[in-house]
Amino acid sequence: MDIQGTYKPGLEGVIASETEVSYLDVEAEEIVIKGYDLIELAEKKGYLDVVALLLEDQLPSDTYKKILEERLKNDYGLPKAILSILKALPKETHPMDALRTGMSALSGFDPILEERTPEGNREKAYRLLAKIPTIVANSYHLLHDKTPLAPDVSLSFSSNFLYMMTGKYHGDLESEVFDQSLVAYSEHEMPNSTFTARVIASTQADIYGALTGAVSSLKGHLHGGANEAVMMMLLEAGTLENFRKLLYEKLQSKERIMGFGHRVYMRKMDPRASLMKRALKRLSDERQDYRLLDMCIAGEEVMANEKGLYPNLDYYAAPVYYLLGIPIELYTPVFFAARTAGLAAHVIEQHKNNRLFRPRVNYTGPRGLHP
Ligand SMILES: CC(=O)SCCNC(=O)CCNC(=O)[C@H](O)C(C)(C)COP(=O)(O)OP(=O)(O)OC[C@H]1O[C@@H](n2cnc3c(N)ncnc32)[C@H](O)[C@@H]1OP(=O)(O)O
Ligand SMILES: O=C([O-])CC(=O)C(=O)O
Repeated sequence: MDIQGTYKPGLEGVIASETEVSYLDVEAEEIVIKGYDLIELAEKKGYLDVVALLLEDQLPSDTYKKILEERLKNDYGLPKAILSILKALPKETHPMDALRTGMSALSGFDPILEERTPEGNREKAYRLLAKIPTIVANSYHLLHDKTPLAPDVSLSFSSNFLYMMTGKYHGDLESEVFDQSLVAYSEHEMPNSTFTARVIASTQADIYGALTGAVSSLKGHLHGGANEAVMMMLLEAGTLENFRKLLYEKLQSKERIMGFGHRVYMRKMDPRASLMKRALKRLSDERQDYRLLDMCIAGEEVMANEKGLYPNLDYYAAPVYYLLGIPIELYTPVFFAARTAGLAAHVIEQHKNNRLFRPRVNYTGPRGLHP
């Protein structure tokens, strides 16, 4: 085989898997999740509906959704040892690294760690879905010398997550918008983190290992880390005029602007960014404060005119999370918490129909040397 001819830097356009989980149909502007459009799901259904769809292949009835929520609530708690590990981390640790450490350590507590059947993986996925928000919120509190917060089981799954991160109770609009953001982040075909998880799972490694690798991948600024970087940029600018100026300066010095561009959407707007833009408008209307929205729209115009680049989800999720009062360092961990459902669906699928990932290389080094 002429393997030289098949090399695509960054595997651009390469089909890495067959999957029934999701597909980005850029032409039709549709993010297909098990047959449904993600944006329609976000507008008409909630995060737990999408979790059930991803893990059990169908949208749940209201009764089943309640059962599922109770199941997650029963699993919110963390072993004491996990809290001690999080507490022992240096205060400079980023919450994404704390999440990676906490999740990895959690594997030792799972009674069916080595089960790779779809049922076993699903059970572990539900445990992870329940515990990851607790790790995310409480690693932040512990890293800031604050007491961990106990989950409030009277709240819905996503309202409790928001409460645990912020220590505050939120109104209906805030809870709804946060839940919608979790749907937006829940699954997205074959990004770097999902590819990482599937590659790890293909060695028959367990779901904790696969997802721990995915956390590491998601932290990078070219991927999930961009939402945090977007907010830092907006805060650094502070005003609409300064933001425009900052963007021109960055473009002048050939810097990448976080929150813009996408390997698959390329020069089109990410449909999830439009969803979060609408959510930002609703939050701005409620507060009668349009500063962030106006800055973002101005930034969008600069980038369209100067580079022909459009926002991805991270660009509009960042200001939404800011208005919800979520600490900036938690934006990427929240992305991961939401993506746990999609990642788990991919690991289940990989284990069910496995072939080890083992590609080849174009060797460009020397030959024939002798020591
Ligand atoms: C939810 C998510 O994880 S979405 C991704 C979040 N990440 C970001 O927002 C980070 C900023 N964006 C980027 O760095 C890129 O758009 C990526 C990494 C997401 C995708 O990039 P790729 O498909 O690898 O495209 P590539 O890096 O080849 O860029 C193509 C061209 O567009 C330019 N470009 C792409 N994105 C940007 C950007 N955000 N700012 C400035 N220029 C950009 C590149 O410089 C390059 O220009 P050139 O051809 O003149 O050299
Ligand atoms: O699809 C990608 O490459 C990145 C992304 O938008 C996501 O993971 O949500």
